[in-house]
Amino acid sequence: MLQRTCRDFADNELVPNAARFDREHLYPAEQIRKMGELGLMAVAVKEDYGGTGLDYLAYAIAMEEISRGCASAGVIMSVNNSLYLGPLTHFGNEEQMQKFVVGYTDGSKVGCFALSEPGNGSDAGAASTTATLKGDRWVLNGTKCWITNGYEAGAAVVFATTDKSLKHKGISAFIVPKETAGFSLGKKEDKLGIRGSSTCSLIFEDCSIPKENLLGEPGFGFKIAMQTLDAGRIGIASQALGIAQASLECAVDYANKRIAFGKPIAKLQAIQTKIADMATRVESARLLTWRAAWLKDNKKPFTKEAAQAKLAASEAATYCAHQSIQVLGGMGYVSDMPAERHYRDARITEIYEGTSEIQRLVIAGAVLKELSA
Ligand SMILES: Cc1cc2nc3c(=O)[nH]c(=O)nc-3n(C[C@H](O)[C@H](O)[C@H](O)COP(=O)(O)OP(=O)(O)OC[C@H]3O[C@@H](n4cnc5c(N)ncnc54)[C@H](O)[C@@H]3O)c2cc1C
Repeated sequence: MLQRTCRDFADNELVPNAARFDREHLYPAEQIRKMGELGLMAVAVKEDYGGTGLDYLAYAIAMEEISRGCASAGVIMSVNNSLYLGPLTHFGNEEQMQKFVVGYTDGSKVGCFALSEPGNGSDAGAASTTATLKGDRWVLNGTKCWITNGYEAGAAVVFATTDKSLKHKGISAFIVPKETAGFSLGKKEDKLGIRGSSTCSLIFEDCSIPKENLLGEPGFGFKIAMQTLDAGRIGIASQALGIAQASLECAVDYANKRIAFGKPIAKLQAIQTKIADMATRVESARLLTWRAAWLKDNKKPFTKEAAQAKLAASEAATYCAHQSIQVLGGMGYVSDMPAERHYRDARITEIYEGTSEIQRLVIAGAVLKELSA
């Protein structure tokens, strides 16, 4: 039922508008609000706090359907659900929940997650943004970059080092409301894809927040970030699945209609091979993604499985988007058809929330541990 609801919403509200959001770099505010009304902006948050109270498998299914319609709406939803509400609901206290979760569940407000910096992305433990305790306030200094939802966010989960000598164990997590003095935004990035979502730097210059805005214990920041990304990768895997599925559907639809040498190109075995390979990659990545979600829902370890899901699904998305353009020929290369947008949107899924190289490091680390014991 959830899948059907999300698919109908995507077909009616996202598919007809996605090209415009992309072309005009337009944040889909109205659609995000409607997604909030459908319960999609806080899928796994308890109902007591305004969430939908479902699980991660439901989240994965919903995320795929939304991203099939518009990958920008998908990433906005993913960041709010997994990267902002995720750490708050796992590590926040009651007061923080009331202040920063309630109100961020219905699509009227979104949050963001600020880990990356100009000097360190994959090497997240090398954060150079600092937080210093002065009396009863934390004072933040530094710049975070590449922050999705940065422009629209009402609050940010920000990682900063409270003790440089402890390296990654000296990183803590903080909640910083948008209106705080000393908190400003850099320019919006002009991106290859997911152009309906904003990406920008967050700049902290003597940005002072109350002591109570520390999330979790001091020095727990790296752990919070890594646990958040484990779950986030299920969301990005699902976003990638949506893009892959949309690419496959676009290819099949065109192949049935396009006549070459007297018959639809769908009758050609060379085209059928592409369709078969695309469908197989999408379906295997979907099973990996649903397995990772199921493991999380059943409170079993899922770090390796989430990395496998994200790796497989993001590579399936770039593969399917590439093949979809090939099936469409010249029509794949122009913006009259969605194939070229899927191709541009797919690419980011191999980069954010850990590049494919980092996913392989995570997977190999786990496999070597399992099999070398
Ligand atoms: C559109 C967009 C949205 C984003 N949204 C967010 C967000 O909301 N919040 C946030 O905090 N960040 C966000 N990011 C940042 C993103 O997570 C990083 O770009 C990503 O983690 C890679 O970091 P980097 O760009 O610094 O690349 P680098 O870490 O410099 O990597 C460069 C290359 O080296 C490879 N590499 C690095 N280390 C290793 C290694 N140990 N082994 C093998 N290869 C390695 C990488 O795989 C990559 O190919 C976003 C980025 C983009 C582009």
